[in-house]
Amino acid sequence: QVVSIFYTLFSRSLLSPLANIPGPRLAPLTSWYECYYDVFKPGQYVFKIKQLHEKYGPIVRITPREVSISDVEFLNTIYAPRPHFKRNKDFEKVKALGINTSIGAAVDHDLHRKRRESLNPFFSKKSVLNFAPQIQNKISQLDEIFSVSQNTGDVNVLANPDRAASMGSNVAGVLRGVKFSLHFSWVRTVVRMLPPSLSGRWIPQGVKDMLKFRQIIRQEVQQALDSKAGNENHHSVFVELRDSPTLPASEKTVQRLEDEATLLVMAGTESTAKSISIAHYHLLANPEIMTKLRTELSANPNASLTDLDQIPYLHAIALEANRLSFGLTGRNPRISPSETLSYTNPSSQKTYDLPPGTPISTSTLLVHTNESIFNSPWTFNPDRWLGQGIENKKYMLAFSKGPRQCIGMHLADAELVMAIKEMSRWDMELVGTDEKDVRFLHDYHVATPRLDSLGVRVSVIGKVG
Ligand code: HEM
Repeated sequence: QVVSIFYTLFSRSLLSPLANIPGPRLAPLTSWYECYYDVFKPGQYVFKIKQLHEKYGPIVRITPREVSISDVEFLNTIYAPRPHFKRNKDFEKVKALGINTSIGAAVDHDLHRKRRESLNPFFSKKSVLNFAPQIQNKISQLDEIFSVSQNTGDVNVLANPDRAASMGSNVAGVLRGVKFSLHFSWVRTVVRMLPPSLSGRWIPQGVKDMLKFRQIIRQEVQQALDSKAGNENHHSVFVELRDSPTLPASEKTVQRLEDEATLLVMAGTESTAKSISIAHYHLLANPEIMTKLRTELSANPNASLTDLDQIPYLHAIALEANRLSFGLTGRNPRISPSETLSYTNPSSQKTYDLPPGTPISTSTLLVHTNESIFNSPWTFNPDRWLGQGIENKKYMLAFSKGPRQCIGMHLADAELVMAIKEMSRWDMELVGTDEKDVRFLHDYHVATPRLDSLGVRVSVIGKVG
C-alpha cells in the first residue's frame, strides 16, 4: 500500500508529461488540494487559481491531471477550435450534476454533436422571437408582483421563498451541494440506496423537490414515447427528440430524455435569474445608469423584442450583468482526444506541450476580471460595451464559446432585456442590500454571494410617469 502511494506521488510529480508545468507543489500530487478549497473553504478554488496565476504565470498545473491557462488569446484553442478539431469534456467534472446522459454531460465530441443537432431547432433566434409572447406573459406576472408589493409595502418579495419561483430556489439548493458531489460522488450513490425514511434526513429540500420533479418529467416522457407521432396537442421538447431523425433509439430512452429535461430546467432558471437580479441591483444602486436607460427606452415605450435588440445601451446593461454573473463559475475543461496542444508563454517564450487527454481550462473569473480588457473589473459599467468596446465581446465567456456554447443564450438574452425594460418602469429602493448580496464570492457552479445573503430586497415606490 505504502509503496503504491509513493509510486503514485512519484509518477504524478516527476514522470507525468505535465511535470514541467509551473504551479504549487501539492496540486499535482493530490486532488485533496482542490477539494480543500472547493469544499472546506468553500467554493474558493477558482479564486485560489487566480492567485496561482499571479504567482506562477499564465499556465499552471492545478490538479494531478488538469492545466489552467489564463491567457485570453488561448480561449479559442481550448473551447472553439477550428472545424474538424475535436474537444471532449472531462467526465470527472460533468458527473457532479447527476444528469449523465444529458447534452451538457456528453463527454464525447461526436455524441454531443448529435444531441445538439436534435435540440437546435428549439433555441434558434427565430424560435425565441416566436416565444416572445410567453416571455411577455411572465413579465406581466412580474409587473403584478411589483404592484402588489407597492400596495402591501412588502419589501422582501423576491427573497421570500413562498413567493419567489420555487423551482429557482430549488435549483440554487441543488447547486449548493455541487462541489461536495464533485469530490464525494460516492456519498450520493450510498444515500440513494438507503430507504427514504433514512435518506430523507440528509437530502436537502431543494434536492428532494428536484427528485419529485424528475418523477413528473419521467411520466411526461413516458407518455410522449407511448403516443404516436401526430397525436399530440402541443409540440413538446420530448416529442421533438422522439421524432428526431438524427438520434438513434439508444438516445431516446426515458432515462435520457428525463436527464435532458432536468438539465434544461437547471440551466434555464438559475443563471438567467442571477443575471436579472444582478442587473436589477446595479440599476437601483447606480441611479445615473437607470436614468440613461430610461432616456434610451423613452423613444419607443412599446418596443417589441426585435426593437429592443436595436438599443445598444440596453444590450450593454445585459452584457455587463452577464459579465458580473460570471455564467458558470466552475471550470469547464476541454480535452483534445488526439492532438497535442502547445502553449507558448508570451513573456518567457517557453513552450509547453499538453498531450491528448489533458483537461485544459480557464474560468470566467480569470477572463472577466482581466484588467487589461475590463478596466476596474468589479465595477458595473455598461459604457465599457459601447462604441469600440463591443469588440471585447469576443472575451465574453458567460455563455462559454464554440460548439458547446450555451444553447439557450438567445432565450436568456431575450428574457434579460425584457426584464430590464420592466424594471426601468418602476421606482424602487434597495432595502438592507449591498454589493455583497450580488457579488461573486463563492463558486457553487454559479456565482454565489455572501452565504447569509437574503437576496436583493427592495421597497417598491411606484410606477414611473
Ligand atoms: C444568463 C443565462 C445563462 C447562462 C449564463 C448560461 C451559461 C451556460 C454555459 C457557460 C454553458 C456551457 C457549459 C459548458 O461549457 O459545459 C451552457 C450550456 C447550456 N445551457 Fe446555458 N446559460 C444560460 C441560460 C440558459 C437557458 C435559458 C437555457 C435553456 C432553457 C440554457 C440551456 C443550456 C444547455 C442545454 C446547455 C448545454 C449545451 C451543450 O452542451 O451543447 N441555458 N449555458
